[in-house]
Amino acid sequence: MAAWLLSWRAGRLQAAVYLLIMVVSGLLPTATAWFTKFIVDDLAAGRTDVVVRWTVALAVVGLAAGVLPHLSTYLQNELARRLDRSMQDRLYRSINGFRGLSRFENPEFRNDLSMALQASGGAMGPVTTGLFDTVRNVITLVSLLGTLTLLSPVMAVLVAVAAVPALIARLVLSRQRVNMLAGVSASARRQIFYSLLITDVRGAKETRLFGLGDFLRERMLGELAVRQSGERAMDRREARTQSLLALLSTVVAAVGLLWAVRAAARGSLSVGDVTAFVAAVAGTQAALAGLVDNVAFAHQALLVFGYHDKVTSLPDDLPTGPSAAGELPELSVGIELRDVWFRYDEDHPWILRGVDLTLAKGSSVALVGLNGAGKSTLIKLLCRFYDPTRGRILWDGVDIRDVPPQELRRRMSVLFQDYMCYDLTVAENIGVGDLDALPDRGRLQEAARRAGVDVVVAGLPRGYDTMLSRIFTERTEDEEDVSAGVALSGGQWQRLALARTLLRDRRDLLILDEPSAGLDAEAEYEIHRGLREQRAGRTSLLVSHRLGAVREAGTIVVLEDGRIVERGSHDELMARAGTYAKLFVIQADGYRDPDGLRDDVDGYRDPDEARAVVP
Ligand SMILES: Nc1ncnc2c1ncn2[C@@H]1O[C@H](COP(=O)(O)OP(=O)(O)OP(=O)(O)O)[C@@H](O)[C@H]1O
Repeated sequence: MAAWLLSWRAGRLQAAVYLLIMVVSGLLPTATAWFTKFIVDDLAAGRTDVVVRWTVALAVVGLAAGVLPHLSTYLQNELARRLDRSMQDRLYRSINGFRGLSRFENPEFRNDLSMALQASGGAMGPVTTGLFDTVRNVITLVSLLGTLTLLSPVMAVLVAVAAVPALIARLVLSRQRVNMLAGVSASARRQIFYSLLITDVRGAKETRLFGLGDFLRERMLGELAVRQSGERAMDRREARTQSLLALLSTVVAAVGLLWAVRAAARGSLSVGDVTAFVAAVAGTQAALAGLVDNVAFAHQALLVFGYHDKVTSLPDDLPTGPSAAGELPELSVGIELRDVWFRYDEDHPWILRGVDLTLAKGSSVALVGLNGAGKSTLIKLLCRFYDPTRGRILWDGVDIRDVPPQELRRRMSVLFQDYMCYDLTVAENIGVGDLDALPDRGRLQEAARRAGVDVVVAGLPRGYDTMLSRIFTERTEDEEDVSAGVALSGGQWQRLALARTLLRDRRDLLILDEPSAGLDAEAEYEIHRGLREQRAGRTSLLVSHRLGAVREAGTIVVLEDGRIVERGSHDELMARAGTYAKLFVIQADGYRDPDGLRDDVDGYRDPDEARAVVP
């Protein structure tokens, strides 16, 4: 019903005209059978003057039979297009409405999603316009069955009953087909994954360097084979069943023909009656077969639509508490993680184990730790992409579970370690950080300047309008000049991502996860100096493996195996000679400068001061 309502709303006029055409088309075969009978009977009786009338009528029916299918095909396609648009809109709105990340990492959900994506407007045809087809088939069927009943009630019952096994078999087959499609959807997804690795420019480097082409192609073909073997088994089963059903209807038609010929020989049927009978049996069987087809295809489409419905009606993945505040007030005291425990799944290990951390308003906190310590995870919890498994995160004392996630995120600006590189223009790459600022070139330029990427942009062929993609063409005002865009270097992309983050100024919390990992030494120094200014007076959390960059933070927190093992200022932690001091010394050794040439540069002082306190 939901599918039909959706289709009706997508194109009311088209649907009404289509329905009318179907009704008229449904009457055509019966009209043909009767007009033919009248012509034959009148001819046999020598009433040639009346024959002309029936002939004209038959010609009109023929014309309608010729034109209406084209008109109905157009309307069918138009309805499918409109429905497709509204279904895609519904599906993508729902996906955008998932506010957390865990659903996107759930393979079961991904399988459902890939099935839901198959429920397009076109695929829904059997349910929507197919329903009208069914109306036409029913009309044809009723009128033909009426004709047949007049001539032979037994035959009418026989033809109708013979359709029942066909209907049951087709319904069973359509369910099996959808189950098969759902069963192979994981393979289909993997096939797309391997195919993208081969075709996408991002995978092309390693594919070529490591000679992965054949390896990936074989894996892709392996997944294709899994999918195809499911389809093949299904096709065979359908072919077997359909052949048996065809045999059944042939037997029924042959029995009927035999009866009609014998009745005509006995004189109980006229020649015209036999013609009408043969047309009625063939027509009834065709209409019944069409009806069974329609019902089976509609059933199959409805089963697929079930996935669309399932995905679009999923409950909120991050329910907000009953005391939900509509708006989150500006941060006035601070953010507190209170005994926060977290694991990505019940059967996954604990990633955070009782973290207590306060980010006081206006403070700058740096988070350091080895790979996998849980730093990025902690950031994801602060953004409420996941809820803590145990413990609470409080924003001025309010549990962030009681705040709509979009409100919380509106109050922060975050640079992720795995930031996005969009195949969009420079302006758009920065502007997506705050869509309100997208039309404001001045704000984009200011953000670019603060991220130190303004000089790079100035050197690009079309400045802020340069397309940062080599896979899409760039269109200029004069449509003739179509050229591929520009590719940036890793560090340039990183600065652009930083500009995107800095565009969200005036936010309460600034989080930077490895903001300088891809930068050259000079850029890193400049960026950190700039960021220190940005962070001044703002609540900020900085994650970095470059310990020279975090030493200015008010508090440095060391995370190890999901626990905070040290916290304090740089000097305090160096004096403590623990994990931080050890890491600092190891790193500082790499910067060791025997000539003392860089003593004046922040963060790069001779490491001996550190070494002195580390055992
Ligand atoms: N989406 C996820 N699902 C399951 N496990 C995850 C997920 N993301 C991270 N992990 C696991 O959580 C642990 C901590 O990862 P996290 O990214 O938080 O570490 P990190 O301290 O930021 O590391 P790095 O310094 O390498 O960036 C890792 O063991 C990782 O395997």
